[in-house]
Amino acid sequence: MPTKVLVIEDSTTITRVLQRVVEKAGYEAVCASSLFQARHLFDQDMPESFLCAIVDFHLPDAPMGESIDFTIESYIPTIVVTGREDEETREIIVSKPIVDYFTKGNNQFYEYLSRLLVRLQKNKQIGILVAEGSRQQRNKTLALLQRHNFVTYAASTAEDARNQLAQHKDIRLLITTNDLPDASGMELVDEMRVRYSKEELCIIGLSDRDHRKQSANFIKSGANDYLTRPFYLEEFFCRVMQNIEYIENIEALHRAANSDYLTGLFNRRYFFQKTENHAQQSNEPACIALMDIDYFKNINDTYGHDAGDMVLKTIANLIIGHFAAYIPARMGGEEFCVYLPQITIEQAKDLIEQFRMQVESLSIPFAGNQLSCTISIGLTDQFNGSVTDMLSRADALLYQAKEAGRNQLVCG
Ligand SMILES: Nc1nc2c(ncn2[C@@H]2O[C@H](COP(=O)(O)OP(=O)(O)OP(=O)(O)O)[C@@H](O)[C@H]2O)c(=O)[nH]1
Repeated sequence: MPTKVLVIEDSTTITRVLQRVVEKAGYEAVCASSLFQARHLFDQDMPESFLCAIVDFHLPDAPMGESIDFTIESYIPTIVVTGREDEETREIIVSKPIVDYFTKGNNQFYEYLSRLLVRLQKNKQIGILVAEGSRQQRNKTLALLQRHNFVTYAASTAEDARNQLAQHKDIRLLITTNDLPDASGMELVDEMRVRYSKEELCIIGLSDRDHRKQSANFIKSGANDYLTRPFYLEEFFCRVMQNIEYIENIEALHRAANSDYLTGLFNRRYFFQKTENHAQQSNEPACIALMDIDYFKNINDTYGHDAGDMVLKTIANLIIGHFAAYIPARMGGEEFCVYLPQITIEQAKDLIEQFRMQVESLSIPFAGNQLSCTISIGLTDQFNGSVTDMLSRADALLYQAKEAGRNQLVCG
C-alpha cells in the first residue's frame, strides 16, 4: 500500500492539482476540505500512516492557520500552501515548526513540492552532521533538519566532527560554522576536503552577516555552498535540498557508469578497477570464479530474448544474495564472475558448489512456461600478479567444465 499524504484544502481545483503532485511522487492523497473533515478522517487513521500533510492556511472553519496547528500537534510533518503573499502571513506560518510553505498558483512551486515529497521519504536514509560551537544555534539547525526527516548528528568541536564522520557512513552533508573551539571552520573544511571529495561529502559553511568575508573563505577552503545568518527558513531548506540532490545525482552517474544495465551487477570495467588494487595490495589468499550459463542460446531461441533476459536477471539476483560478502560482476553475455578475497580454495569450492545446485533446482516462471538452466564454473586461487591472469586461468577451467559435460565446477 502506498504511503499516504493528508491534503487539507477547500478549493476543488487546487485539491486536484495537489492530488496529482502527491500521486506523481508515488503516494496516496487523502483529501479533506475542512478542518472538521480532517479531524474526522484522522479519527479513523494513525498519524504514523501519513508521510506528511499539505495544509491550506485559510479554510472556512480555520481562517488563521488553525489546521496547521492541528497537524503539527498530531506529529505530522506539515507543508503549508497559501494564496496570500503578504509578509504578515509568512511570519505567522514560519513561526510554526513546518516543513516548508508555498504560495498557490506558481507552477514551479508545484514542481518543487513534488521534489520535496520524494525527499521526505528519501531523507530518512541521509545523514547530516552539524558542527557548531554554540549549543543553542546547533540545536536550532538540527531541529530544522529533523523537520525534513534527515538523520542528524551533532558535533561541538572539530575533533568531534572528525569522529562522527569516520563513524557514520550515511553522512552526506556537513554544515559547519566558524566558531568551533579547536579549529576554525575553514580549517575543518580544508581538512575534510583532503579526505572526502565534493562528490562524496557536501559542505555548507554558515557565516554571520557581520562576517561576510567568511562566505568566500568557506568556498575557497572547499565548501560546496554557504549561507549567511540570519537566513530565511525557505532559503536554508532550498540550499540543503540542492546540495543533497547534487550528491545523489553524482552517485547515480557513478552507479550507471559502473554497473550492468540489465542486472544491476558491477560491469566488467568496474570489476577490474575494484579487484586489481585489492589483489596487488593484499597478501591474503583470494579466488576467482568464472560462471557461464549452459546452452543459454537455446533459451533465447526457444522462448525469446525476453525470457533470456529474465533468466539473466534471476541468476544475477541469486548471485547478489549468495555472494553478498564478495565482489560479483556480469562480464558480458551469459557470463558472470565473482572475486572472493580472504578465502581458501576449499571454502570457495563449497560455496560455489552450493550455488551451482541452487541454480540447477531453479524454476523460473515466464509467460506460462517454467524455465530452468544450469551453469558451468571455473575456479582458481592461482595468483601470478594480476586479476586478468587469474581470470584467464578461470576461463581455461570453465572451458574444461563445458567439455566435460557442463553443470559442473572445475578448480585448479
Ligand atoms: N537474452 C539475452 N541474450 C543474450 C544477452 N547477451 C548475450 N546473449 C545471448 O547469449 C547467447 C550465448 O550463446 P553461446 O555463446 O552460443 O553459448 P551457450 O548457448 O550458452 O552455450 P555454452 O556456453 O556452450 O553452453 C547468444 O545467443 C547471445 O545472443 C542478453 O543480454 N540477453
